[in-house]
Amino acid sequence: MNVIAKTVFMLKMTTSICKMYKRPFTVCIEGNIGSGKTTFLSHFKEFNNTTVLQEPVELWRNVGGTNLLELMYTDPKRYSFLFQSYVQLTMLQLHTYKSLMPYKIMERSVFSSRCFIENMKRKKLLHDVEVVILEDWYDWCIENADIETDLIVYLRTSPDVVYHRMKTRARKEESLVSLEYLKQLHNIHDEWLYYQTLFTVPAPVLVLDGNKNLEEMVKEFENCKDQIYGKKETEKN
Ligand SMILES: Nc1ncnc2c1ncn2[C@@H]1O[C@H](COP(=O)(O)OP(=O)(O)O)[C@@H](O)[C@H]1O
Ligand SMILES: Nc1nc2c(ncn2[C@H]2C[C@H](O)[C@@H](COP(=O)(O)O)O2)c(=O)[nH]1
Repeated sequence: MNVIAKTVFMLKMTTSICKMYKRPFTVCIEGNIGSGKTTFLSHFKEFNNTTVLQEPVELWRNVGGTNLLELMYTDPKRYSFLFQSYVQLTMLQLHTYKSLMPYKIMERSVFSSRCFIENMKRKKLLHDVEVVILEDWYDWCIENADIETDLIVYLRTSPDVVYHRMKTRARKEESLVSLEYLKQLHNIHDEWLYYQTLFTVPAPVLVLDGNKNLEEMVKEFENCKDQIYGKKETEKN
């Protein structure tokens, strides 16, 4: 078989494989810092038909040896744009991760990084041109990238509760994070997902009370699980 024939054959094979690939039912777990997303996400790991993609915080803490998360918090005016650019890339990589599982659960999304951009705008941490670039990136992703989402689970947790949890977790980079900052992020998440008055809401939103204790959140997960999987699909590892 000559080169051209081989190429045509390979293209046909690739096309038919792509046609067979059915995008997983995709869920994004959203909420403020410390709202309980990672903890909630961990419940999904027991299912062998689900890809669970945690927020790539460790990537942000080590970008070729640089802790970009720490730089962003210590000098937000200088590093917010740089950090946000990398967040956008790493979240896009998770959205476009090709999983053959029927379900994909993501922690946060390209959509929620827009909440942080909004806060940076309001706090004047970005030059006008930086806002244009970040919003152009966001708009391009919405229009062109394969980031379809089928459900958003919003862990709606009070600022004072997330502040206490964040302090208890004691991530070193977050030692400078104030209650005021968390209140600002809470309000923007509410505008986006609760009141839906801010920007694109890409899927139906399931609002859960993230203030509940760990035991009560297990019950919340059980209810949420049945809405995502239906009763039959919850095979455990
Ligand atoms: N429902 C809850 N009740 C009490 N503590 C919680 C609850 N959910 C999470 N935590 C704790 O709060 C901290 C932040 O939780 P985490 O799941 O990491 O939140 P996020 O991923 O939204 O930042 C962790 O120390 C975690 O153990
Ligand atoms: N400036 C931004 N910070 C972000 C963004 N996404 C996450 N983060 C920060 C918030 C936390 O300090 C840490 C991890 O988030 P958790 O909610 O899991 O604690 O990363 C963003 O888009 N911009």
